[in-house]
Amino acid sequence: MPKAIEGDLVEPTTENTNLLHGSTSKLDPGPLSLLSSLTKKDKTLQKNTYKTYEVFWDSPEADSETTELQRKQKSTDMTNTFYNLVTDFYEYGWGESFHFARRCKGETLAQSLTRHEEYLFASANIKKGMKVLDVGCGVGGPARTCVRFTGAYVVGLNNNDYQIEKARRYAKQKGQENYSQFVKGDFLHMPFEDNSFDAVYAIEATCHSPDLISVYKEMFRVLKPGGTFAIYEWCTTEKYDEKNKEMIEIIKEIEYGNSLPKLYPASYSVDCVKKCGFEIQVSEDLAPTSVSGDSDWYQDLFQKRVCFSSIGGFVRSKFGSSVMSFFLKFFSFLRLVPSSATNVDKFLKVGGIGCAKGGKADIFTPMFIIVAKKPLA
Ligand SMILES: CC(C)=CCC[C@@H](C)[C@H]1CC[C@H]2C3=C(CC[C@]12C)[C@@]1(C)CC[C@H](O)C[C@@H]1CC3
Repeated sequence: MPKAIEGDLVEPTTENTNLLHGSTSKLDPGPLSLLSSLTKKDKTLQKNTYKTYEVFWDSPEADSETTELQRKQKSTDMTNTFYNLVTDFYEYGWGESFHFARRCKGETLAQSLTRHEEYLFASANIKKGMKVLDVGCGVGGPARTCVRFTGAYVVGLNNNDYQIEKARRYAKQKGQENYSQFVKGDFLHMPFEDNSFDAVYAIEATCHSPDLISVYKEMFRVLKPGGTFAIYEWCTTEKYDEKNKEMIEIIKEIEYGNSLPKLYPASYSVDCVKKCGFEIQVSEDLAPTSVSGDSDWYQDLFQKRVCFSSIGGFVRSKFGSSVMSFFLKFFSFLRLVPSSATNVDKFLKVGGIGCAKGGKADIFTPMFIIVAKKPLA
């Protein structure tokens, strides 16, 4: 294999992904995990992968409609490239479950994420002995909760080799190899037979699809008649005004920092589920359903107060995040980590701040729940 040349765009193939990450899919917890993992990446491939992601967002010759079209046409590669860049950051700053949750008083972030997952599994009536599909399973955090909470057998589908490898390692570490399986594949062309799952769920993953119908249709196809579909969707709310410049800017930040070809309104998402043939049972935005004392789902992003009681609390505070940015710059100056790591940190923050701004303005939700049934006939 010839060595990567600086400046080349990188196709996120299995071969390139393995070369980029080397041995870093080994689980490496702890406060220095991010820096230690970044020092072991192929630096040229990391730089080129970052450049490849940016091309989707600021091609100088293209107007915004052309780049949006490009993002939709190449959404699979764009999102695969994105997760090659951000997975280590996510694990370091958030844990094993890549999604949001409202935080009840006294809960840790990890506890709130687990509760949010369990709510979806209970709403979908997932039970022991069922065969369940997790679409866009990340490194498998929710799938492991599903196994623990319901006793079901979970198949995780993901198009990113690095995340799949990590999901398998976590499953082994937690003694779940016989209760789950992680399959590499595209959610627009799932490598499964028709009518093969009792339930299909997706947690904040189908928003990476270029259009919602294509992914919901695949979920419908692989689900058994009478089976349940359950998702948490990222959507704009009724308050979003597509002519308001400030609001448009916030939504663009969310799309750019989270690899979304396009965010759609919640009502459109419900329509698409119906169009695919499902019968809707639940459709509701869970963001405002707060019991007194709960924190909003975006409160964990860049807390002003530094919390020293846990590493995660420190890492996610504004101060902790600035400390990490400083170290990334310093290590990249010493050429110990790829210089593009500081750029990844920057675009992630744009996306994170965009999410928090969108949540505060109530124009965006990452937790629009839809539960639906595939009819028996
Ligand atoms: C991309 C999709 C569809 C879902 C992921 C949702 C969240 C898990 C991420 C959205 C913004 C992310 C940020 C971080 C962790 C994961 C998210 C909350 C960081 C806190 C990771 C550490 C970095 O230094 C800052 C990041 C800000 C954004």
